[in-house]
Amino acid sequence: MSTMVSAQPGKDRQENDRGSPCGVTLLGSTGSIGTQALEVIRRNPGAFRVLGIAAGGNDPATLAAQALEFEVEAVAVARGTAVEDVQLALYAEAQRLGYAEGRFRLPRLFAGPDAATELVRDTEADVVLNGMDGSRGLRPTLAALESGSRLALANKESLIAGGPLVQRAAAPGQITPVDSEHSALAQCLRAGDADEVQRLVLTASGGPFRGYSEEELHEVTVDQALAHPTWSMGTVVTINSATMVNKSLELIEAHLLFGVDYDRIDVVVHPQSIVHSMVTYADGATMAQASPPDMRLPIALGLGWPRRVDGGTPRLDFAQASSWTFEPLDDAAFPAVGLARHAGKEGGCLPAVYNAANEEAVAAFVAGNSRFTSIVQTVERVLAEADAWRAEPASVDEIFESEEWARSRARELAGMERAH
Ligand SMILES: NC(=O)C1=CN([C@@H]2O[C@H](COP(=O)(O)OP(=O)(O)OC[C@H]3O[C@@H](n4cnc5c(N)ncnc54)[C@H](OP(=O)(O)O)[C@@H]3O)[C@@H](O)[C@H]2O)C=CC1
Ligand SMILES: CC(=O)[C@@H](O)[C@H](O)COP(=O)(O)O
Ligand SMILES: [Mn+2]
Repeated sequence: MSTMVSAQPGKDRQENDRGSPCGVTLLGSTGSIGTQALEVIRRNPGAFRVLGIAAGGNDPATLAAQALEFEVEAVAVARGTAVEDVQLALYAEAQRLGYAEGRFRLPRLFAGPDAATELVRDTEADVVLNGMDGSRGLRPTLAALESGSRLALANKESLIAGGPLVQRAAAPGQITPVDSEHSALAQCLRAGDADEVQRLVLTASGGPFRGYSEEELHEVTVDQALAHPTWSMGTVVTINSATMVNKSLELIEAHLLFGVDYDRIDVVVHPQSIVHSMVTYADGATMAQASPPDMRLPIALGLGWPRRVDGGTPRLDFAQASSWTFEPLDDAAFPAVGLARHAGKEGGCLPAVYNAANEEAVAAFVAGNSRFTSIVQTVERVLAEADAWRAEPASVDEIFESEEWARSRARELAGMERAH
């Protein structure tokens, strides 16, 4: 088992044991992961220093408030048109806080589609937490690895799309998973040696449609799909949980992070989302990581790795009666995981194609242009036509080419559905 994740940090700049605060650059700071990461940092004064923050540009006021509260050195916004709004918001926030003239120093500003990548290079943080959504996180992920920062990775799509390129760029131990299942696996893997690992077991909540038949799934609405039973998250990952595409991406993520064959990674439905994943060892022992469903735990561990940091997650209360249940996944109603197992085994750009087709199909569903069941059907159809993308990608550009093909094919399929 070869792994990019290990119990000890691997590069010099990750070994911030000097008592100085750990420098953090946070991508996606206004989102679900980003705001919870800032909560964790707020809760641990003196432990972390936020050097840079990045967002898409939907919420300039929040971005500006974060910049001033954490006195960041640099801010990045993806939408170039948002940069003026961010500047205005920074001045307005400074005024609101009563900053005297001259006390307020404007952070360095980066704008445009590569702003997050430029921010990563500029800030040279000890830890880059990638909490952006979508495979647009790939270049920032690679930039973090190339600049020698430790990468706390929530943005699973960048690993899935980048596959071997991300693996090659990462030194041993340079990536710490933040996704709850993979954080759990990393914790369980501390209990034994790599050659003693028999199986990884990924838990899935089952989403809002657990127990639905294929026919029932045909009629579900966007609001129903967004009502996740156990987690409060951003739109795309929430829809992905409902289709089981999230677990599909997590299957590929687990293979890439921990180097375990697909045939030795199981998915089991666990509706309570308390056991976050498990590792079975050669002697039959299964280690599980359990805690209430609260992302602040894996985020805090991602920031502090290999040390545990109190992120404010409540403890399990064994004085209360409760039950933890496990059931098999219904592969007929939720074929996404089987498709991902196939795409992952084939490799090449197929995982990138899978993810890109899904991102487009989710956008079409959320916009009201297609049915819920069309999401995975679209992924399946695009994959079936993707023979040209089976080879190992030689460059990031090649990955983005495969994605562009998949996105445009997925959009065509959504358009055809709309026309009917
Ligand atoms: N939320 C969760 O609990 C979990 C999330 N994850 C993963 O973490 C990632 C983030 O998820 P989540 O926080 O829920 O998503 P959200 O939609 O809540 O947040 C996404 C964030 O990314 C920002 N963003 C979008 N485009 C860019 C860009 N080009 N450059 C910089 N920032 C950008 C958004 O800013 P803006 O709104 O301005 O565009 C926003 O701040 C996803 O990969 C998800 O799968 C994994 C496990 C759990
Ligand atoms: C919190 C987290 O890590 C999400 O990725 C979560 O796994 C979503 O829940 P599902 O198990 O329903 O996909
Ligand atoms: Mn997860």
